[in-house]
Amino acid sequence: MKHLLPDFNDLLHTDFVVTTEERWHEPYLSSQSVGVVFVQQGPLEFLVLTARNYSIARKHHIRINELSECRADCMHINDSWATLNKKLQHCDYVVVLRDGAAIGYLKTSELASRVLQAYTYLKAYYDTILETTDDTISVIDNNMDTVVWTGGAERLYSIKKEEILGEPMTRFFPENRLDNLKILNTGKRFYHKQHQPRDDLFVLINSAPVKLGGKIIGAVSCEQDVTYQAQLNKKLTNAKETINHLQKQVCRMDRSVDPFRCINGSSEAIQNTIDKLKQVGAARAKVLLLGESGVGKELFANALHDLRTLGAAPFIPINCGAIPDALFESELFGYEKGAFSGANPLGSKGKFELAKDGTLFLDEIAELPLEMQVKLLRVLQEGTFYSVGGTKLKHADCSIIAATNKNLKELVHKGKFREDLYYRLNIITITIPPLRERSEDIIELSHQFLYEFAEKYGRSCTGIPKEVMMALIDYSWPGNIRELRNIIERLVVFSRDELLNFNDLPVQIRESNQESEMPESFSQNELPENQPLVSLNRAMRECQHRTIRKALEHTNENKNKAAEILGISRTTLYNKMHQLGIS
Ligand SMILES: Nc1ncnc2c1ncn2[C@@H]1O[C@H](COP(=O)(O)OP(=O)(O)OP(=O)(O)O)[C@@H](O)[C@H]1O
Repeated sequence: MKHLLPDFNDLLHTDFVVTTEERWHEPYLSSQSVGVVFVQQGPLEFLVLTARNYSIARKHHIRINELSECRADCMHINDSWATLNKKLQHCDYVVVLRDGAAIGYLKTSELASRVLQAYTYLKAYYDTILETTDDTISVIDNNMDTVVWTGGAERLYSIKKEEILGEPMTRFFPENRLDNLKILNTGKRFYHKQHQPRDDLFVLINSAPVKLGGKIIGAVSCEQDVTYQAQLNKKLTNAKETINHLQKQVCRMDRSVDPFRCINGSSEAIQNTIDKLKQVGAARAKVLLLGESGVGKELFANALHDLRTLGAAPFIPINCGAIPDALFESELFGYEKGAFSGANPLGSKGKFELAKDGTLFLDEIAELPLEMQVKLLRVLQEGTFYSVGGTKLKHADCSIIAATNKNLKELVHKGKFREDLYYRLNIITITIPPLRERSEDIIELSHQFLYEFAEKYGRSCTGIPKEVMMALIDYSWPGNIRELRNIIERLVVFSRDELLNFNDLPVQIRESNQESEMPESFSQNELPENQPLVSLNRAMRECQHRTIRKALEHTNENKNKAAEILGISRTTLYNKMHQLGIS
């Protein structure tokens, strides 16, 4: 191909003779086929005689040094163009050796014209490619000067070639937005990176360093304008947000919409819980929601509130475990102006007042300090309270829903929760079942969360691979639905090619799946007929859960004694408790 440098073999001349200084005048060079005589003076040293000079010298007995035209250098046939280039600097001929023997010679004059020809072809192709492409291509050299700027770049940035070529690119763009400059320093290439070279412009950029002899001599960028797509995407996201917002408002106004619609799960256990709450909905009695962490207590409380108030009154949650003791009273009952230093000088309403006609949701009620339990009890009994620093009696006109993941009865026994408050709250108690007791919901909830996060992160993952689903079903979910939700979010974020990957599951879930493939205490032959393996595992887990809980209750939560009764080490007991979600 004419634009490539020629092969040395193609340029090799073989009409030559190599002789020595003593024998140079011998008459064997009268032949027409010999063009050059190389007189060898050392192992790699040659004098050059053209055939014509040789004849003159012989005829007139001239000394060799007087008629020699020049010296020739030598190279090996496998040497590179870079080596040859160095030799050509100081001689007109290069003797080419193979295994120490001369096999031909190269002429500098001829090489130069062949290299120039290759360069001319290459340049013609290169210029035509750059003129023909619509793409935005730019190249800078290692001084940051612009050496290539295509028509696409002219159009995208409204900068003419005449203005920018030969000029530092930093004159036209802020340095921190020039990825080319970073490449000059780091040598790292990148592909399809989102980039914003100017406030109004979004591009996808491929960039690479230009290297020569191991050194970076420049950087190339090829950009694709995606501003239109980025703007469309933004509009789409805004539109989605607006639709979501409107949908929520429509739901609130539409009395026919089921307030329990956002509680997913069709297991018998969850449906029974929903039915019970619907029954108590009409009565404005206090409700105590029990259930492990992340099981959906607040979601249920919210749904019950919507059912009772049709969303027309406030739902005010307060986390009794997260407020410092000193602030609790003012948080619950509010304070008057000047009540204490550092407070809002105008005073502030407390949660009881904010929840007027609506619901006050007392989350983590078991964490309420004892002295606050007395004050809360008084409000629940009398229905009135004073704000901090206030003298005016106020009415507590709100429904109360309390929730906890602790065993309140046990705390009453231990003196950590007031018995009278317990009986005040424990009028209607509803326990929300943990996720491990309703594995059929895992499938529904996982898909629900998958669609939610796929939309949020703009991925089009549509399904959950079988091995991932099996691992999710077999895990014991100590963190319940919150944990499941977080894990699906993680899988969507790490998904590649729109697929969720088993290896992106947290290690404890992957391990629980491996464990379940062949439980230690059962062999295949012992499996009950028609009983699927997953149910058997679940049965095993539930049995373990019950047994460990019983042992702990029996030993008054003493783990050493419980481990002894169960015949396992304390560490194994801790591990099992963690796996089974026993707090
Ligand atoms: N049945 C369900 N359907 C859909 N999402 C649910 C369901 N139950 C819980 N969630 C989601 O799980 C997360 C935890 O729920 P929530 O905060 O109501 O649990 P909780 O029991 O109050 O937790 P904690 O004990 O930590 O206060 C929330 O993101 C909630 O939306």
